[in-house]
Amino acid sequence: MASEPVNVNAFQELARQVLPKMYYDFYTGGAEDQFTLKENVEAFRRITLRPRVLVDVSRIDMSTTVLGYKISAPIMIAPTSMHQLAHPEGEVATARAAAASDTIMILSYGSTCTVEEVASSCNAVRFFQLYIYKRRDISAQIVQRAEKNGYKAVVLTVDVPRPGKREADIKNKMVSPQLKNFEGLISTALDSDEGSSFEAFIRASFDDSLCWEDVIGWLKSITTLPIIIKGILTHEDARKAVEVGVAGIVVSNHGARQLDYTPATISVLEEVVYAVGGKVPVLFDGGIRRGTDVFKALALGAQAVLVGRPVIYGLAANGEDGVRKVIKMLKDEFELTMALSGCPSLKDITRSHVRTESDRLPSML
Ligand SMILES: Cc1cc2nc3c(=O)[nH]c(=O)nc-3n(C[C@H](O)[C@H](O)[C@H](O)COP(=O)(O)O)c2cc1C
Ligand SMILES: CCCCCCC(=O)C(=O)O
Repeated sequence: MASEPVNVNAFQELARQVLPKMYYDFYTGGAEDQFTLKENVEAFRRITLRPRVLVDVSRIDMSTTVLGYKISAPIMIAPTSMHQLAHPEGEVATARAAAASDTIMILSYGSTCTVEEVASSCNAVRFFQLYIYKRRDISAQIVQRAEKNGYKAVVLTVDVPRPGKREADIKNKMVSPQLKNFEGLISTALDSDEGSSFEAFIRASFDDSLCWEDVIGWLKSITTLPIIIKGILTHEDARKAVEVGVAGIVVSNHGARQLDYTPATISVLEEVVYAVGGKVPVLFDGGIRRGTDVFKALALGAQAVLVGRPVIYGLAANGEDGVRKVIKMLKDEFELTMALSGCPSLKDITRSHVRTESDRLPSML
């Protein structure tokens, strides 16, 4: 019998053992040379910690709020598509794990369970992630279904005007299943003789003409939910996002699945935080695999982090229980990091608790 996983990376191997290669590659892969995929993880290793000692850490409080919703730790579930390809219970199992872990789940626009099924499965606080089809009426309809079913925010992902070139999916001829949310509205199960039919579907259906002037205004005209924008990597775009009135920003390169050779997200977090200047919360994702990674992201200004692939690996390995374990491991490691760094609460985690590459540069000159 395989030994019990002792860290979240171990779940990746468990997922590899149970998943068909096409699906495992889909979940794991990044775009093109996968430079950014490696960097998202590696860049965390180049940041070191500056702990303080002789601080009372007998009680650690990891709790925080996101848009006013209290969560037990600053670790949320990122939107990732098609959970039923990993486990038959799909997003329902993930949502139940989020509820049990007292955290927020962001349901993907590309979910395999419907908005309603997930909403009625448990009492997790849920946000709804949105892409916008050329057929805007379909996207508007699903936002309204999410609002009606108690989702608390819309997370608009802005880094997919076109699908990135994911070479494993092309080789495997990744299939695009019919998504139940869109049954009778749009066929998501495109037949493509060549390459990834999933990529072909996105290319055919997503609106690649969206722009700042148009999209947020349109979204505000169809929903009263707060809007979080996901996929910001520069201070220029962070300022624009604040100007157009978003309620939050997610620093993200889409788990390195879109534009290869973008920097690791952790290396641009501070730039965005500085530009936003505290006007709205900044969330972060990309490469979170350890509690120390969560700590580093918070020290560099994130309000909370989102976790993508490790949640899918936990789901594939053991359904709801696997996802619970992944979140618990990250929480336990984060709690330990806070204790060993002399930070009993999140407000005690400061910029001076980490040393980045750019901090080291001046001393090298
Ligand atoms: C298999 C997979 C599917 C994804 N699907 C979506 C999606 O539907 N919508 C979205 O905004 N981001 C999606 N993402 C990106 C994640 O929300 C997140 O940005 C990324 O996974 C974070 O990096 P990590 O996997 O290293 O934690 C997906 C990522 C993966 C790996
Ligand atoms: C309507 C299907 C969209 C799924 C998009 C999935 C995604 O973002 C990914 O990175 O894969």
